[in-house]
Amino acid sequence: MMDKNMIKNNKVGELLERYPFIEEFLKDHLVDIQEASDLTLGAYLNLMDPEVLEEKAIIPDDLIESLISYTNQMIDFLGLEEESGVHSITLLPGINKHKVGETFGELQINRGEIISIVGPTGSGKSRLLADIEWGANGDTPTKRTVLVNGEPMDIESRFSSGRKLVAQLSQNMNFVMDLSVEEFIELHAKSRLVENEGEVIQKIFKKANELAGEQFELTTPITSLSGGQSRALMIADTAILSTSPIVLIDEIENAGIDRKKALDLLVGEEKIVLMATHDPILALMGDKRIIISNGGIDKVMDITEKEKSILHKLEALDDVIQDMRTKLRYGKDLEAGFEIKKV
Ligand SMILES: Nc1ncnc2c1ncn2[C@@H]1O[C@H](COP(=O)(O)OP(=O)(O)OP(=O)(O)O)[C@@H](O)[C@H]1O
Repeated sequence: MMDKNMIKNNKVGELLERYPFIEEFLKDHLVDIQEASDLTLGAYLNLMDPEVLEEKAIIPDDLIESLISYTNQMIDFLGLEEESGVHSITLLPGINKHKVGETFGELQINRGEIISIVGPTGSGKSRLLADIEWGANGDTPTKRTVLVNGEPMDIESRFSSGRKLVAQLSQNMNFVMDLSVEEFIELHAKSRLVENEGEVIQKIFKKANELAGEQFELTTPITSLSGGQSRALMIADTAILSTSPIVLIDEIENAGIDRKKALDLLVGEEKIVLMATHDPILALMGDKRIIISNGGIDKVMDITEKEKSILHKLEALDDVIQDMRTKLRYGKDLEAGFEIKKV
């Protein structure tokens, strides 16, 4: 949301970058955007000749007030980034499948952090993601509570579909729509009312292809994308177009995409990322990991420096497997064996 501090601390150019729709408002109120762009709005209005201000009936404080109220109405109307104020989520303990209380105290996760969730099959990893998506308030089977910025999620955030706090990337990416990749991204960009639609489409398309093993075109029908390609498209789309600050990922290991680039892309956009995984490489790419057993959070572990150093070795091993996979796919034999890069 916009407020007086934001107007005081940002140049007009920066405000315009963040809220492109205020351009018309400023022009209508006789602000010369070129001239004002390197100044704060207050400074620009101060520099204006008082006679001109009077002649044009501009009262600086009133203008700033109406800009704030106009911007906030537009943010509401467009369903934009009211969640941008989310800087953390906090998990409070509940109970496991045997109704024994969890003992992790509380866990705060901040923007730009990646948390992996590990545990045996059926242990409750997806349940934890669902608790977060639902904004659990002691009312799910685990009885956990999820706080946003230290407060329980309000009813509106929990139940309104337009203002999603959480983007969910699930294992199941079956598309039923008969659209090309370009039409699909365009549809999403239109629904978010982005200004620079063409640029956004190109950016998502480019990023998705960087993540996907096999290239696809803007004209490719989304129904004929491979599992990995559709995953890559959804990740790029979520990172770039979704205003949801929290991204939940249920298993990306088998999708055949560049996992490191995918996580870098999401974290670069300052998301809170939680992912359920069985893959040690992904788990070590995070900042912390949550260990689930019998439906409860058993432990929360920091990723140690020593583990991070193992990550490089695991990546070297993974390169070998990926290379073998590519050879297999393209009908080559594997007789040459392999060498593991020294790290
Ligand atoms: N604390 C709990 N209390 C009661 N039921 C629970 C609890 N935690 C998980 N469950 C239930 O246990 C079942 C298995 O959990 P879940 O699907 O989350 O496992 P998972 O770790 O994601 O498994 P997989 O690795 O196979 O995807 C689900 O029906 C879930 O609702």
